[in-house]
Amino acid sequence: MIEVVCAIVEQHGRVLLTQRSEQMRESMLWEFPGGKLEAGETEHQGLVREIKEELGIDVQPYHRLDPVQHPYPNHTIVLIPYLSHYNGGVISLLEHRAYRWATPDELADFNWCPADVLIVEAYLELVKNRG
Ligand SMILES: Nc1nc2c([nH]c(=O)n2[C@H]2C[C@H](O)[C@@H](COP(=O)(O)OP(=O)(O)OP(=O)(O)O)O2)c(=O)[nH]1
Repeated sequence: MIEVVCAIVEQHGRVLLTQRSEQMRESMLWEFPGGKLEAGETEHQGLVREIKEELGIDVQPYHRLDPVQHPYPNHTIVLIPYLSHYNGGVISLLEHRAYRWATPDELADFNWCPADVLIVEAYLELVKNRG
């Protein structure tokens, strides 16, 4: 099972989404930025490292949401989402095709990686309950 961590980064009521590039698996689909955990690293360390590597920004994970398991044709992943603070840096698209800061209302309009659908739902529920 491949463990993938992803960050739900919020700023001014919007959330950061990234679109996978033509070269990546699950190409052109939208996701929360992140990537695979490496051996010996904690979820926090892996998430901070991945976001720095692919977007050049600093994030601080602060709240773990329920992981979602998803079987892709050649590999099964468990996707582990963290609400995360944006700690600075300017976004550079070092691996992705595009990024957006989307409002919760807009999230349903994106063509998501299938593993993210339940995570988007859980996030929307959380936003609703915040009032
Ligand atoms: N980062 C990320 N990956 C996701 C999400 N949803 C989802 O199904 N995935 C899948 C896509 C890939 O199959 C896998 C993550 O692989 P990746 O290619 O982004 O990770 P990585 O940068 O560590 O990969 P690699 O190039 O070193 O192989 O998880 C998501 O929200 N964020």
